[in-house]
Amino acid sequence: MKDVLLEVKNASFSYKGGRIIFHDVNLSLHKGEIFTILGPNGAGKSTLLNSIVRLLKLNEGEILLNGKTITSMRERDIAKMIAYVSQSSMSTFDYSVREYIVMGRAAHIGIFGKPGKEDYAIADAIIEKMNIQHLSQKLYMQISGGERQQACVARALVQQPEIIIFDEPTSALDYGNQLKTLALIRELSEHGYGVIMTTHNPDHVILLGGTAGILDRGGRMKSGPAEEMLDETYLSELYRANLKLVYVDDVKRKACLAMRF
Ligand SMILES: Nc1ncnc2c1ncn2[C@@H]1O[C@H](COP(=O)(O)OP(=O)(O)OP(=O)(O)O)[C@@H](O)[C@H]1O
Repeated sequence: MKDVLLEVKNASFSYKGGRIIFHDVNLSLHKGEIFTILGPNGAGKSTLLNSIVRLLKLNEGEILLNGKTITSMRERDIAKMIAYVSQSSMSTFDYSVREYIVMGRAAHIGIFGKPGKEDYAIADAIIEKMNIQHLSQKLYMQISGGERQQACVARALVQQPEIIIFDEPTSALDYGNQLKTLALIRELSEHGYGVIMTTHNPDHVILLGGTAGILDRGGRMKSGPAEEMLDETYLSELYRANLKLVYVDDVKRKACLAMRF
């Protein structure tokens, strides 16, 4: 088995005075692995991701990064290891998209430092790779939600972490850009990054393969190889919908389809 980058052990969490959002969650993420989390609205997926990056404190359990407990690590060292593309991307930022993206270098530059030539070169290379040169000089506040999502992904890559955590990275993207982002995520894993992402689309799990974790309404998470986790009956129950998993010969894969209303 490849190196373990991240482990979540027996994690439980509740917001102050509230119900238990998730409990006894275990997961491990290896180098080059994609771990996709599915679950209905409000199940606790974002809460789990926020706990993994220490934005929230677990009630029970622990998170290990390269074998070290995250509670003992400096924020900057966590930022060097993990890039987090959350759902609440920065709402006000008065500079260009390129400046926004180069800020992803912060953990490498230090609090008082400014990005140098090398940092801009890294940012420009990612901008080119993602084919978003047309956004580079635009003001961050003046681009669309989907374009902002692409800028956030670029910023995470500029951080050059070992793990990238994406909370619904495709939620605002058109179909073409959803597929491009999934292809990019697959490529990142092939380059050794460990990726955790959430999605509402079981097809994304089928397209990416890897490991799937399903967080249910009771805050329990089951995980395993994606193809084993995607079960027609289980998905139908999870989403309270009549779903079929059908092999489509033309695209050489299964697809998750809803029955006509
Ligand atoms: N800051 C907060 N304080 C109290 N409760 C919260 C807070 N943030 C989220 N919750 C609650 O925790 C539960 C899980 O929310 P969370 O955003 O983690 O779900 P999710 O699975 O990511 O949902 P979605 O798929 O809709 O994005 C919800 O019931 C939500 O109302």
